[in-house]
Amino acid sequence: MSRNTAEMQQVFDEADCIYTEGQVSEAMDRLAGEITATIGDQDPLILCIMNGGLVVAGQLLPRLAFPLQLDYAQLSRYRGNTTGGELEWKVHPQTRLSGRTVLIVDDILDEGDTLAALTEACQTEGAERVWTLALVEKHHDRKSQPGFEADFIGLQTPDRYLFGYGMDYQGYWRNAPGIYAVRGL
Ligand SMILES: O=P(O)(O)OC[C@H]1O[C@H](OP(=O)(O)OP(=O)(O)O)[C@H](O)[C@@H]1O
Ligand SMILES: Nc1nc2[nH]cnc2c(=O)[nH]1
Repeated sequence: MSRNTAEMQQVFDEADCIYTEGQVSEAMDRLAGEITATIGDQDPLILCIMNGGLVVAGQLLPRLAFPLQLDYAQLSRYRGNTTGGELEWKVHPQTRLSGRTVLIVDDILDEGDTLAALTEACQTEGAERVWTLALVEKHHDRKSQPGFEADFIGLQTPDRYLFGYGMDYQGYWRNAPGIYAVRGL
């Protein structure tokens, strides 16, 4: 067993489970219903934010039984650290956004910089309406734009460093089948 494997297994074993797979699945079902009712007839473009939004988008899309298109953007602020820094654009969406209803899908709304920046970027590109979804919202008073909220939120979490369902700890455990908080963080 490599050193990383052993260390990361220990991180998982010692973590606190905040939401189980079943609880996340219920939240996904609820989100899918809300999205369908809100934009199901609007030919939306789903914009998955890589890397964190991958698992959420992957589990959400099969729950949406209406015509939609998918694209992705990649931007990163944490780069494997547990505190955010400068927002770095890595990949811009390739689809023309002009006149589109866009739904941005991400794993977490923490301080809110990432979703807010992407919303603004989509508006600048001419999107008619930009909706935002985060599987989890972290509860604290450090929001970068206090008025900014996601339109669709799956679950609220305490102010801990989280992994699972797309969220990583040092690049690992995006695959964890639940939402976990790292011990001591
Ligand atoms: O609300 P904020 O404080 O801006 O943080 C939320 C963002 O942080 C994570 O991305 P990260 O920069 O870690 O990149 P990743 O998606 O590749 O993990 C997460 O996927 C969100 O996009
Ligand atoms: N993995 C992970 N990414 C984040 N980005 C912002 N907050 C978090 C968090 O708690 N966990």
